[in-house]
Amino acid sequence: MLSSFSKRLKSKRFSRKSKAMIRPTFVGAIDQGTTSSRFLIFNQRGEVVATHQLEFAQHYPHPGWHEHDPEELVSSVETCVDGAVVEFEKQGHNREQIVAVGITNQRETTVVWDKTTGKALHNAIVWTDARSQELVRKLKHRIGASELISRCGLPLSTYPSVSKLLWLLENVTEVKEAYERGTLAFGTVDSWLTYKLNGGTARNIHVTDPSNASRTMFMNLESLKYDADLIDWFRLDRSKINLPNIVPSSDTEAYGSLATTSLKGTKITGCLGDQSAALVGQKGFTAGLAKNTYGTGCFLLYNVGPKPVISTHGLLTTVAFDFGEGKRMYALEGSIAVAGSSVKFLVDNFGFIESSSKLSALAEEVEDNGGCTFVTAFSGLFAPYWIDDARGTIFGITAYTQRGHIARATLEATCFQTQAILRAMEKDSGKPLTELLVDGGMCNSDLIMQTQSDFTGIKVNRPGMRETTALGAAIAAGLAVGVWNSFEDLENVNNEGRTFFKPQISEQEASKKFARWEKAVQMSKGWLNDE
Ligand SMILES: Nc1ncnc2c1ncn2[C@@H]1O[C@H](COP(=O)(O)OP(=O)(O)O)[C@@H](O)[C@H]1O
Ligand SMILES: O=P(O)(O)OC[C@H](O)CO
Repeated sequence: MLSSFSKRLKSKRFSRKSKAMIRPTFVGAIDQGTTSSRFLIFNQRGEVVATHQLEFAQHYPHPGWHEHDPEELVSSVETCVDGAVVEFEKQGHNREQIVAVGITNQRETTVVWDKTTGKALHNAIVWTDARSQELVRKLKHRIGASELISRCGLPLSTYPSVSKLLWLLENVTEVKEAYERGTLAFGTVDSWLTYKLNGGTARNIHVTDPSNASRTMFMNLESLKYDADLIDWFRLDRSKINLPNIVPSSDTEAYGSLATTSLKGTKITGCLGDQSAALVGQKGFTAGLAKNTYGTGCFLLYNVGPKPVISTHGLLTTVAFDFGEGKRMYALEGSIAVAGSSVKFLVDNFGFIESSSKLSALAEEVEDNGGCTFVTAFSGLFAPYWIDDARGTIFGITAYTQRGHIARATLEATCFQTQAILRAMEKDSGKPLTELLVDGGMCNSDLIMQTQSDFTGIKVNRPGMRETTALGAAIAAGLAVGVWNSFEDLENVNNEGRTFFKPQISEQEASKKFARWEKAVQMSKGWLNDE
């Protein structure tokens, strides 16, 4: 089957000549993240012309649990679309100039609904949620557990969607009943949003793209189709569960169109998990390029080319993007569960600072971490360690410790874990990385980016326009409808205002610091062993 991108390349309708005669076109991007939803409108140069953002409620019903209200995810997106369109039209544009919309989303977060009513059957279980720890511990003893990664790219842990779905099936009567009736629909946030924004049961559009499907443990990495052996291994009955159809990340038909917002009728033509979208937004189209996104969590994606590479050093393998024949790439991924959320924790739980943007100033009140190391394992430690039973631990506190030392230890935690991931990536790929492209909320801090460059010994490259995740979704959508015809068309997009951070400490000093971090990681293990 030809992807819509390839089909469109053959279509005269989208030729450069006809485009030159019409008004400028724009592409919208829905960015549904862990802490906020956004809608951004981009012009063909990849510049943001209008935007609207809304935070929504985080629910933590028990320690280690984390939920979102699925209806609030949808309504926050709708509000953002409407808000940005108002701003866009105030500038003299017309909403019809927005020719397509892309969706990007927090990955793994699991939504279940009844396909006959279109109603969610439980709160969304967020990717950070660790409630399935016991269930996962048992699964790890099942024969074949260690081989799953070679098929789907992910190791067993509380992180992928499957562990959340299995927990729901074991613990929530409504979910179990819908499963027995055959009406249970499962989806990651992209599927849920697409379904609802298309009007729910009215059109019943139930789809996902490979970058999102590769976070479930149900998809075969080579075929990009559901793998019957994987589904059997989890003892799920495929005839009782409605899984979203896996379609290319850029497609003119499969994702339908917006039915519930002021952009009624505008086609959804792109879909990417947020970390894949950031790689695309950074134009990481070729093997050897890597980006690190410092959002709620932090995720390093290294483009390994058109064939998946399975890690033997604690990394994940994921579909980077699937834009059709010859335009499918895979990535090695290092996932850090806690990054910006540790900064938010200092703001919300301890009142150390009034907002995240003040973290650097507090950290700069002191010269160093004063001997403190903070292992921010709020829901266990992800890559490259995968320690489910660790919890957040601060080592080295003395009567000398000030708030500034804790602030420094907090920001260093993400930089150290990134360093550990880069070491693992070097071992898996055999090639040292020479430059790291960065984005996400935490990269606004110069101190954090300098620390990152110091620890890893490589250049950190920060773009001026940092909404790269949304830009990636817009690119996926725009490629489908001819706003851009090829990757070459994107050559001049998002090049301006770059800042480079170069290492300022010696390799020896960096290694000494890293050894202390590794010691702290080992000491944080097993905290929950006796529960
Ligand atoms: N200047 C800053 N210094 C440190 N952390 C920051 C700064 N600005 C934002 N953050 C952190 O970045 C995170 C938000 O980043 P964002 O990329 O919007 O995340 P997400 O997409 O996961 O919602 C928040 O957790 C916040 O604490
Ligand atoms: O919300 P973010 O940007 O931290 O991203 C969440 C990830 O997609 C989870 O895998």
